[in-house]
Amino acid sequence: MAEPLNIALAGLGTVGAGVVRLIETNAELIARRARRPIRISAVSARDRTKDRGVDLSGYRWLDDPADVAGQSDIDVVVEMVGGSDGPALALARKAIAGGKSFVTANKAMIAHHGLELAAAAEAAGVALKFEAAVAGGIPVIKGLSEGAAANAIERVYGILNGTCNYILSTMEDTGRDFADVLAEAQRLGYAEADPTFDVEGIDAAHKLAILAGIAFGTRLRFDAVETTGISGVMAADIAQARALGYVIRLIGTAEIDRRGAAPGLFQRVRPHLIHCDHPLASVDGATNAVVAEGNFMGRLLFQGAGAGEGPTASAVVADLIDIARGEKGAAFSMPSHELESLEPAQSGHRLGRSYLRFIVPDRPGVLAEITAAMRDAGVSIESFIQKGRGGEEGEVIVALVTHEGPESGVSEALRILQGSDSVAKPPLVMQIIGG
Ligand SMILES: NC(=O)C1=CN([C@@H]2O[C@H](COP(=O)(O)OP(=O)(O)OC[C@H]3O[C@@H](n4cnc5c(N)ncnc54)[C@H](O)[C@@H]3O)[C@@H](O)[C@H]2O)C=CC1
Ligand SMILES: N[C@@H](CC=O)C(=O)O
Ligand code: NA
Repeated sequence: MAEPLNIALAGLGTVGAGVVRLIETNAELIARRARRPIRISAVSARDRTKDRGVDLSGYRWLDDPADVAGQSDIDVVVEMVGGSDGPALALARKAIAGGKSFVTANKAMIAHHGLELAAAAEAAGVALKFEAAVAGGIPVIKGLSEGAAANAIERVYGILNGTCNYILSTMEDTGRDFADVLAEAQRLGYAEADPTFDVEGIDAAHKLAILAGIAFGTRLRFDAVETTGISGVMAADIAQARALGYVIRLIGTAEIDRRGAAPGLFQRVRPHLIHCDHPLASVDGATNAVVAEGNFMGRLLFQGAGAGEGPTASAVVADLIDIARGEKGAAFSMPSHELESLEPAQSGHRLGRSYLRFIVPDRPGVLAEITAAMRDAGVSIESFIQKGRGGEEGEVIVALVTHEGPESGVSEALRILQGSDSVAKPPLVMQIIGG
């Protein structure tokens, strides 16, 4: 058998410990498929003494992750520390500049610095791979950049954050409290070190920006992802959605918008109402699902575990197997300087139905003011679906569904209502898929 591929691991948390466990458990199978063994030579994390359920005594220990890049016998550095900048970025730059291939699960870093790192990897002639960074264990990067490579893809969307999906589907199934379910997602290893990244939609936005770059061959624009998380979703919204035949899911959508003079890049992460008959409605727990539409392949649906130790480690090791086989590939499917630069597209002309939920003072005239704002903005109301107590003392929850129309109408109605004392808190707006 050929010489081993020597790797060094930085970060031994959920993902890092999973990679050690997977490489040890499936060593023989991996060596056969990679046509050479994959050997862990060095490891680094913050705490050497922590029990991770794996025996690290046979591996060289480095206190500082930056030292991982300086080891002359290492072929590939695997970064599982996290964070868009800081030690992860320093390690990436140093490893690539030093001629080492680089594998990471870090979507925050790739969303912010992926183009720089891809250009550096191309210049150094090394591989930069990050399958684990988007939709965890689902081979969606490989699927789009290889399996779907012959297609023009102009739309990708789906469920990209396991923690949010776990929270929403568990609240829906059990009626449990948001904070309690989030704590459980953290215990299960799904959440980011700072779970604000999950619940505010930032993690899904990182993944969407990467996915769009790969699917469309465009330069990453994380800064242009319109992002709303699930912290504003109340148990009453979940119950109301269910009564209407929908579930709530955090959806990321990226599209090439060709309605303007020049094509634009539309990217948005937002909670949506998904009709129960739609395939995304049955995606529960930490499962992710990505839909890609290509001009020859039609619609592809990728579905599987989006977070957690085993699935994420599986994606990391798949990248290592590619490198062991000598398959470098381009990080974003094509050389980074050839990626097209698109300006962000506006959402106003997008057509659809929306769900709007307001928390309003319990007094006469409030509903009339809301419906007047809708009328003045040209928004047609399909149904007022709720008027019940459920907010704080003296407040009621009012929700409505619009007929299909341009999103600019809904934005205009909300602008009219802004600052009105008829609306006690910022309203929740969700687009409706299916039904
Ligand atoms: N947990 C999951 O399901 C998934 C995580 N990811 C990504 O994988 C990466 C790692 O995530 P987890 O394993 O969940 O995180 P974690 O918090 O469980 O582990 C992080 C590891 O990095 C080490 N570390 C953190 N800061 C350090 C520093 N300044 N110096 C030295 N070591 C440091 C910690 O000691 C720990 O060993 C992140 O980029 C995350 O976004 C990607 C897909 C799924
Ligand atoms: N925190 C992330 C982990 C995987 O990317 C998530 O919940 O999806
Ligand atoms: Na993946």
